[in-house]
Amino acid sequence: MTTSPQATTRAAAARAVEARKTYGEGDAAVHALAGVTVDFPEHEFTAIMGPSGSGKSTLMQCVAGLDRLTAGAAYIGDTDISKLNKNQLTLLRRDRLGFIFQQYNLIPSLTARENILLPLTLAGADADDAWFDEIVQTVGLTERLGNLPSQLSGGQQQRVAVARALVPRPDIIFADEPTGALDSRTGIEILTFMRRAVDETGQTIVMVTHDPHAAAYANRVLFLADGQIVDSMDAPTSDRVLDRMKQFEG
Ligand SMILES: Nc1ncnc2c1ncn2[C@@H]1O[C@H](COP(=O)(O)OP(=O)(O)OP(=O)(O)O)[C@@H](O)[C@H]1O
Repeated sequence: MTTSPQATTRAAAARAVEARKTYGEGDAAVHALAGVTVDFPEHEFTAIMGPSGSGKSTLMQCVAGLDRLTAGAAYIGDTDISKLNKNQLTLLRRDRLGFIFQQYNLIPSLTARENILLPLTLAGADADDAWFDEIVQTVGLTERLGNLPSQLSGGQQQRVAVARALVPRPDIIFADEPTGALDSRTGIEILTFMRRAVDETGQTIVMVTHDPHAAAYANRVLFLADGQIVDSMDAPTSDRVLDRMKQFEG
């Protein structure tokens, strides 16, 4: 939670309650999530950090309905997604969630414009033209809308992926290492834009990252270790995050 008084009363856009995820059985069992209870407040940018193998991606995937918990519950708003069947989960992801991954996951045969509009096309929904134009302009893609992904740089492809996540105005965007494959300048542009989406349009973002500089764009950083949340930091700076991470290594 942030320390500002309004923030503490904010509803959760997503949350996990006693979330457990176990891979394998018996002696080979890996407890990727060992009882995680956490709120992701709406209109906030939350970063998830922790050592490799601490469960960051598993937590994100289970809260985003891309994977199932072994025990406990995960909610998007008031919807207990643990209780949804596969088809219902697919619809919930399509209609309410946005995703940004390290690999941009663009469709090679579609133009930038078509890729950005794909979630709406699949949902049979119309784009808000003014909103589409604003996002495309802000991420600097106006001149590139007719290009195929193969005709774009890595940074431009990630901008397409960010625009694709934002245009449908999802309840929450889940980002897994969104700047991991980008040079630092392009990464800063993408993170700045994600921050603006939170500040100016009230978007909710949850981001997994290894990078203290990326985490500093968040309102709050959660630290995972061995499948549990061991700490959180409000109003993070990259130096403070780096210091905290060093303690894991010590
Ligand atoms: N499909 C799977 N089958 C078996 N074990 C898995 C599977 N996916 C993840 N794990 C294990 O669960 C634990 C948590 O993995 P997870 O990918 O969530 O960690 P992470 O913090 O995101 O790691 P990284 O920073 O390296 O991406 C690890 O020990 C991992 O080996």
